[in-house]
Amino acid sequence: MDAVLELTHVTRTYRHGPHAVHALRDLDARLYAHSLTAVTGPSGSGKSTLLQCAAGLDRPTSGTVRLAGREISAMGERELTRLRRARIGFVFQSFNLLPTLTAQENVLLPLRLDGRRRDPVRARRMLARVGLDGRADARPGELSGGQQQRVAIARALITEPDVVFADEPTGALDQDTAAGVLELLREAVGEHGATVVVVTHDPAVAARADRVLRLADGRIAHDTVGVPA
Ligand SMILES: Nc1ncnc2c1ncn2[C@@H]1O[C@H](COP(=O)(O)OP(=O)(O)OP(=O)(O)O)[C@@H](O)[C@H]1O
Repeated sequence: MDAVLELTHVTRTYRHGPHAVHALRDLDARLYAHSLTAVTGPSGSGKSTLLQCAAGLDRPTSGTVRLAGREISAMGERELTRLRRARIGFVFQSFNLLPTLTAQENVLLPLRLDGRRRDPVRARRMLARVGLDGRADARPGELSGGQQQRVAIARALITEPDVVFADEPTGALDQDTAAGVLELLREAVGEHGATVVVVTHDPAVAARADRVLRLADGRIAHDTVGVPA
């Protein structure tokens, strides 16, 4: 099986004057479709940097990142933006919804940015799938944290992306709400065969992953194939 996401000898070094911070050190990873991978590890171990490089939001200092067979680490900004919009979904701890738009408008945003038809029926179907039928016209400020994260997941999945990156998606949620959010990400794996990558400190998320990459000091310290409960 071909990897959907392939990181080869990825190094990311930040320079602070004479000092260098090695956020990722010669890291190799291959991630496949139909899988949810949790990236864990202590603070400062490189989790966010890995996600940023894998998503083409940051560039490795050396090494290559391939997404769906294309080398994104060598792409120009424009091509990269287009690829991100078409093939990648993002979910963040802070939800990142636009406060002036309704839930439905937020969900339709990636289609709008990608120049695709904004189909309100499809948006409502996505919102229903995340348990928010009836709240399509609510603005983020009128929704709870868990509901906002559900909108963010509907927004991430509306383009049926190959890869979904989630950075601490349950970090701001209580345990039960977090479990529901994780279930939705698992459904993206089950229904679309997506490759889902979740950066998390939450052991409950890691326990529900197909695979756990534990980072330490910019390297993969453990690569564990899990059996989701
Ligand atoms: N933009 C930046 N400029 C300079 N150094 C950075 C930058 N981003 C990250 N670093 C450094 O790179 C290392 C890895 O950071 P990273 O944010 O990837 O870790 P993390 O595992 O996601 O941490 P946390 O769990 O606290 O979010 C850290 O030492 C951090 O200080």
